[in-house]
Amino acid sequence: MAERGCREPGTVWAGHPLLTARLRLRPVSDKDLDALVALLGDWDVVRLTAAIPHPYAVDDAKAFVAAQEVRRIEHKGVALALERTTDGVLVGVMGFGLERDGTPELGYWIGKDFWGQGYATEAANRLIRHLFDTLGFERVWAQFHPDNTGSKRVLEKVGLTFHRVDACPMPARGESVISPVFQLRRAEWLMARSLRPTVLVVAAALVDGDGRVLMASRPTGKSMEGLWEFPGGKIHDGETPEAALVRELEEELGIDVRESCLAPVAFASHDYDTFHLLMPLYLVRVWKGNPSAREGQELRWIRVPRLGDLPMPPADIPLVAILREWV
Ligand SMILES: Nc1nc2c([nH]c(=O)n2[C@@H]2O[C@H](COP(=O)(O)OP(=O)(O)OP(=O)(O)O)[C@@H](O)[C@H]2O)c(=O)[nH]1
Repeated sequence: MAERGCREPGTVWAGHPLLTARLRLRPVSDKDLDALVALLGDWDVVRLTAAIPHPYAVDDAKAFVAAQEVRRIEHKGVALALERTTDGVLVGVMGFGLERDGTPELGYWIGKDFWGQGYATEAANRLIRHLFDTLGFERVWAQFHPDNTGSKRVLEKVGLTFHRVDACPMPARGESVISPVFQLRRAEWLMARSLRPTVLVVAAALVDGDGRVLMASRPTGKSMEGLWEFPGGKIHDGETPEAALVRELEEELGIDVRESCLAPVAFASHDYDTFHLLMPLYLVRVWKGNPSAREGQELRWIRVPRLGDLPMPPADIPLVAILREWV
């Protein structure tokens, strides 16, 4: 493996969950047993997979979780639960293994109730970034059953392209199938990423006299709906961040804030799949008017120690620890 990335060569997991707009990716564990049995009991989910038995019993789930722990410790691969941030529900599993040729082979399945909602693409984008950026691999690849058009579409969406066909062992189905192999090289991935824009957004932590912070839920129909964020929005061309925040707070909450009352306290710099977010966060303790939801959002005043209980966009999570120091 190349000695790039910020992990020791040879490791397969950085030890902390990977976050996407809607998902937390973390190693599967015993707390997933019931959900694994429920989701993998469905023949439609497993019929085109290589190693998942059918029918699927709790002992199969236990053996799977135990085996994944060993693989992770031995640096052979990792299987990650795709856990929905808003409610902790397991939507599927995605991972990679080095067993077949020493480079990461992706594998995944999604529970049937969650098909068609973009979860696999969202998780694969994040895992691929982990593999290239953090672990320093030069190539990722995947092989899928020729009938698995859903899987093919996901791989294409995250940038993998046809490489060759090869025999694919499918031990749980008792056969080996000649199947397409798709791959993505790090240089191609970097090239595609360099075309994404950096989006400038500005946000406010409004703090009231009781030390509570105002959070707003993202409305239905928007990206990351239901997650709680700091009020604010995109900086328009020609605007300073401070002027943009004064404008946004008036538009979204109907409050009047003076630029001199904005204290820069932190910033978020976060890679979303389609853009890079750069977002200064200002502390605001003085304003005129009562904040009211003008754009269909729900508002909540939250004490800083409880902020971490709210599901938030992944960019915001590091900001919570910083606010604890300041509020
Ligand atoms: N205002 C605000 N935006 C945030 C926060 N965290 C975070 O990732 N963002 C992202 O920054 C962008 C904010 O821009 P916006 O507020 O003008 O845009 P929007 O809600 O119409 O979202 P959209 O353009 O994705 O539909 C969104 O993509 C949003 O997901 C946050 O704490 N506050």
